[in-house]
Amino acid sequence: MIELLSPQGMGEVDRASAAAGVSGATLMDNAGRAVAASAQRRWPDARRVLVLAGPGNNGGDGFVAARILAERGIEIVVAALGDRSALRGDAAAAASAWTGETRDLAQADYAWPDLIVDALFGAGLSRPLDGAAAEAVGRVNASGRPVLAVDVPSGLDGATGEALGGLAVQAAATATFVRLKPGHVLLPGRSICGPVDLADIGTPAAALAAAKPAAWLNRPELWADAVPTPAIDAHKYTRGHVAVWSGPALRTGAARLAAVAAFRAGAGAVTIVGERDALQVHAAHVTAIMLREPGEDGGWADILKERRVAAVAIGPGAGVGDGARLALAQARAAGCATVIDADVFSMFPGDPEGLAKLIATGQGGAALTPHDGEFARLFGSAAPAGSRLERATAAAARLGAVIVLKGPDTVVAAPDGRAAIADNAPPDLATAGAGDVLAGICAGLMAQRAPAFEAAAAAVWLHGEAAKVVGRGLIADDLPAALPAVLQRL
Ligand SMILES: NC(=O)C1=CN([C@@H]2O[C@H](COP(=O)(O)OP(=O)(O)OC[C@H]3O[C@@H](n4cnc5c(N)ncnc54)[C@H](OP(=O)(O)O)[C@@H]3O)[C@@H](O)[C@H]2O)[C@@H](O)CC1
Ligand SMILES: [K+]
Repeated sequence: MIELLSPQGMGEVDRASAAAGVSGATLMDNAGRAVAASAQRRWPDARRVLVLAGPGNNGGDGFVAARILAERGIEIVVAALGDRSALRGDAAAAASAWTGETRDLAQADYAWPDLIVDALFGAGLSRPLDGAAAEAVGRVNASGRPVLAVDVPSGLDGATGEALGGLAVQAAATATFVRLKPGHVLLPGRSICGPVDLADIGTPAAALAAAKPAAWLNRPELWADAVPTPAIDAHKYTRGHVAVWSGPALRTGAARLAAVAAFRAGAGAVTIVGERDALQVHAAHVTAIMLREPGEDGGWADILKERRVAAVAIGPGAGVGDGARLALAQARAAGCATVIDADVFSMFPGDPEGLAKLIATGQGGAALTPHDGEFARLFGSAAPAGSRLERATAAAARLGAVIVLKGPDTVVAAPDGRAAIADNAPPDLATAGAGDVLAGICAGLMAQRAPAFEAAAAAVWLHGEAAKVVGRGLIADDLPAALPAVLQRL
């Protein structure tokens, strides 16, 4: 499992490393060597390297890398921010071990190098860049030279993936140590970093064990054990029955996309429930999917009970009328696992507590799949602040349900604080109906008894991989049919 550590968590690991007998100087030496190795692997022809060194340990890593690269015959100039005598501790020692050319940052010649190593600021960046640092970053970005960032590109907040004050070095690649940070994966951080090289720098296992991950990268290792493969003696209802609530006749597409996706994700049976005129439209398109009209009360309680429905999807094309609200209440009362999407968020504008109360009436797992706009609509003026990771985590705790905050870096967060960030979604997924498919996959997995967090994380990953299978020209209708190829690879 690929853990992500916050910059703060990383600081705790550093302190624990010292306590476990591995000094900061050793870690810095290994970090600088890892930077030099990345530089030479990625830019084997670079003969002239400009190293920008900042006032903290990030700069210290830069001085070590400068020394190692110079020993290997590469021409190096270090351009340092601030007075060398102001350096402290390991960084001061690394700087005094560097005997080559050093200039003031303001004197750096950005036309000279084949490669720039950015060791200005890493995890210790505490405020937006200004003054000489900001000017240097502007000149680096205008230089057209490739940049290898040390730990994180200077200006990027490793916790959030945001450029503090909107200014950060644009790296061609980033060399980081020990663990990825959320900012390497969340956008725009992922784009600002470029590909990331992750190096082991000799951190003792005991020091790592003490640090709580901020999140995980969304990969099959995270959820594969919880997502079932059908048993040899399975029949359609033991595999899990999904029901999807359909909106009116002229808005049936979204529910159908969700239903087909749930089926492809492995549900044994899928039923679409909707008004007769809507079902007539569905009937023209589906074959194995069953169609049922609501009961006399306008809901689906009898169907959920008699047909042993394990999971429902409500929201895609559902409309905001009383029917969808009743369907949600009845699904919770029936103990169904529940995927909540799209129109349901418009039924509780600025009232997440209202939705949380309704969710809490049932025992089944619940996953909500809002994009940023729906998230804002649901939470209104009391929306949680911070990065996408922080907002999703806070929302999950408030709602007592899994939150899937959709985007190119979809975050899945559980009420217990676990979170996964996806980095596999191609841009082709930004297309109408893709969210309905995601809700359906999630319901399909929850119907097979996958817990909500694992089901949602798996759904997000599968959705991204299915989109990659289709590639350019993708429309949402293509996604369910691409799922078998991805599932077979698991
Ligand atoms: N286990 C690991 O991963 C290891 C990590 N290592 C490395 O250590 C790095 C973290 O080092 P770090 O804590 O010294 O912080 P760093 O980023 O160098 O900056 C701190 C300095 O910058 C200053 N400063 C801050 N913001 C500023 C601004 N906007 N404008 C101007 N100044 C600003 C700040 O001043 P202050 O805020 O205190 O006034 C302070 O002087 C990490 O990224 C990695 O490269 C390895 O060496 C070993 C193992
Ligand atoms: K840096």
